[in-house]
Amino acid sequence: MADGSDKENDGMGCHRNLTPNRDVLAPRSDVVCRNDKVVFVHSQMYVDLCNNLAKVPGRASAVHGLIEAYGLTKELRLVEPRPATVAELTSFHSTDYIHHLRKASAEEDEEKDIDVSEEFGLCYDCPILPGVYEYAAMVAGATLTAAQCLIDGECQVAINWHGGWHHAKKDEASGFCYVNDPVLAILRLRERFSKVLYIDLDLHHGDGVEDAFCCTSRVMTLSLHKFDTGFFPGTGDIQDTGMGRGRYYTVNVPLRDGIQDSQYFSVFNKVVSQTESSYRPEAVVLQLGADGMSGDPMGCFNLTPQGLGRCLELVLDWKLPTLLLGGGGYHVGNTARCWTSLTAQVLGKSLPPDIPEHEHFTEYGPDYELGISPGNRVNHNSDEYIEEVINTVSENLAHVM
Ligand SMILES: O=C(CCc1ccccc1NC(=O)c1cccc(C(F)(F)F)c1)NO
Ligand SMILES: [Zn+2]
Repeated sequence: MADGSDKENDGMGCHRNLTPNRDVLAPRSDVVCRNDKVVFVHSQMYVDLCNNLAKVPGRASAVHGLIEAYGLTKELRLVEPRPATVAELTSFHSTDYIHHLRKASAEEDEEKDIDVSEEFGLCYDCPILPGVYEYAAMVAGATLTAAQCLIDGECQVAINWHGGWHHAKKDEASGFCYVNDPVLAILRLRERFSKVLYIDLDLHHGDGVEDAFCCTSRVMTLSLHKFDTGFFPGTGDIQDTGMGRGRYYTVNVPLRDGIQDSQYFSVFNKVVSQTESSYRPEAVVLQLGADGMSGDPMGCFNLTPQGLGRCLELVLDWKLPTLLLGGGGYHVGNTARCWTSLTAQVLGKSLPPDIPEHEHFTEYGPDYELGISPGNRVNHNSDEYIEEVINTVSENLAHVM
């Protein structure tokens, strides 16, 4: 964690802040948004790369295909991504890890040095497929491109649905995440904004982002996720609130299987509203992994795009520079339904309920409808449990100013 620098940095180590607090005078957010267009990072090459190498092959083109089929791409400002440089990747990741990832990604199977790879988490869940370095660098570059548009005041909202790889650690791949693009974006945003709020709504705990910023109050991380014995990654318990200067600036909301939109939004609304009013962030990064949707093969939460949409609405109402990222989502059609609905919501557009005829139309059978209905599954989150979680988190947040 320590990088030896002597100024307060972004949680790479709990170092005393020797430089004058440059942020005291900085206004809340003096970035005036010159263009109200929503930036959408896209190129065919980027979709092709994500299609082949992401953990769910074919998902990238299904997502883009549905957004395009509903005519939303012409309302968006499409910005081409460029690959992140080694210097950008090593603003968080270790040089050894990035160099190994690049070398291993270029090697044929027989050349691979397995035990070195295992040291970097490059095995099992995170196999080194040929070209994985180019894929990871492009996803990171796309997220950094989106963040830069927010910094330059080109837009108020920027979207990269193929990013959001929240498990990757400084020197270790994890949970099929090779490079932690949310962390890279937050570090970039921190060059312009003194306080950044990260909100993670993926089914899984956003452990890689939490770890990166657990020791700083300049970045607040808030994750709602499934927390249960033996469920990956196993971190994110309610009493994990950060360390040192970062104490109380890590918020974890542990939930159980079967939660539906109403309870989910109720806990989100109470916790995130208190977070915003006590922390007063100047920019927001929102990870919207869709593996909590009803019908996802993960089969844990029982949410719908409407539920996530209400959470998104609350954040957009703050009118802050906001970066939207994807993440998990293993039912291709439902993930496309979710992120298309959320894209339309950012644009203030309502969509017709029937999936338009397009290349991936068959993914949407048998109803061919945009909506996802909750399943009738057991909900293991009693109202008392939810109440208790909200009260505990609220007590912790009382320490934030
Ligand atoms: O979604 C994740 C990562 C889930 C994960 C963690 C650790 C090891 C492997 C994975 N990925 C999966 O479990 C996975 C990947 C692709 C498809 C599926 C499916 F079975 F749900 F479809 C599941 N983080 O937000
Ligand atoms: Zn996930």
